[in-house]
Amino acid sequence: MSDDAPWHILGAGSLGGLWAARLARAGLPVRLVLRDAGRLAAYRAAGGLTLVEDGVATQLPIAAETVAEPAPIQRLLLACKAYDAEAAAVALAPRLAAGSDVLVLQNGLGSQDAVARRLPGSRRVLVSSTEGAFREGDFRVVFAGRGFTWLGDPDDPTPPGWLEQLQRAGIPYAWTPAILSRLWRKLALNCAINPASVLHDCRNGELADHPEEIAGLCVELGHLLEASGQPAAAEGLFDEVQAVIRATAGNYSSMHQDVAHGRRTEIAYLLGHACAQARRLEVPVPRLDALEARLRARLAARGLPLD
Ligand SMILES: NC(=O)C1=CN([C@@H]2O[C@H](COP(=O)(O)OP(=O)(O)OC[C@H]3O[C@@H](n4cnc5c(N)ncnc54)[C@H](OP(=O)(O)O)[C@@H]3O)[C@@H](O)[C@H]2O)C=CC1
Ligand SMILES: CC(C)(CO)C(=O)C(=O)O
Repeated sequence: MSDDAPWHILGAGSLGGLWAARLARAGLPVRLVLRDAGRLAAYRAAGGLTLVEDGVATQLPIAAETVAEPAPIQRLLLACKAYDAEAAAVALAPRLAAGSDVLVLQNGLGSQDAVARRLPGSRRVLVSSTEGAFREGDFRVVFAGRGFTWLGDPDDPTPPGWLEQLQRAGIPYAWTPAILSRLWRKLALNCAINPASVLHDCRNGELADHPEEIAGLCVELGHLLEASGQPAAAEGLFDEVQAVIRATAGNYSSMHQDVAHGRRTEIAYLLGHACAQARRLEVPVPRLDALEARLRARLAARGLPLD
């Protein structure tokens, strides 16, 4: 595949928009892939994608098309929510060229394998990011938190030639053979913090008032990570959870924000995935199971999906 191929980015939302804006700003060819003609018309009416960075808004007239466009895709960044990823892959499958690269930028685990099953002719690059962004309006993205992005391919450690384009675009990144460990570690952090923040209806910092609960979850998550062949992801988990709770004390977790705004959560790819994996491996995780049951009850009470 040519390294000069355009970046097709599905998901002109928070992270997709952040990537698109920085790549386009660096002079790289980018095409946003939108759901349908309605979304394309809305994008054109908005005059392009706006990135707000350090309080400064920049509008970028990035090219856009719909999923239904016939042109083949050589490199795709799939930047939708985990629960939308498989359907998006199915919709784009006819357009993906043999040997194309598909970067899957989803939190949690489970959606990446579902995408790979749908796109057997493409190379799947797993992405884990600690960058933060949110949508202030339609096609208007605020860069809210500097972070770092890890990329890797568990089936092939060879770094792709286009990686240096991320450097040109100012996206802090590293190519790592341990991408699965990164994804599992982040999943564990999310499992230890996010559901508890929803159930206590609190900011992350207030979880410091529940040390035994959080420590108990970390013990079970550690056992699960070890049984899953990810011992490095288990090391010092409770210490890092406490550090994240301190560092993000004033923030509401992403799951808390989703529930507060009546939005679907990624539960099935976070705590749901952890509990399902524990059942598969027959690892007892009574605290995680109880947490999942309480979280599901809370979501059901709010009329939110459980998957
Ligand atoms: N936001 C953040 O700070 C972080 C997010 N993540 C993870 O990154 C992933 C993406 O999250 P985020 O960027 O916040 O999500 P957003 O909801 O902001 O954006 C998702 C985008 O995907 C689009 N989309 C979904 N399905 C399709 C489809 N079939 N065709 C075209 N477009 C589609 C949506 O389109 P439409 O606009 O039409 O609804 C939307 O623009 C999640 O897994 C999240 O957990 C990880 C770290 C930080
Ligand atoms: C910072 C952290 C780990 C918890 O708030 C997070 O990633 C999230 O909110 O989803």
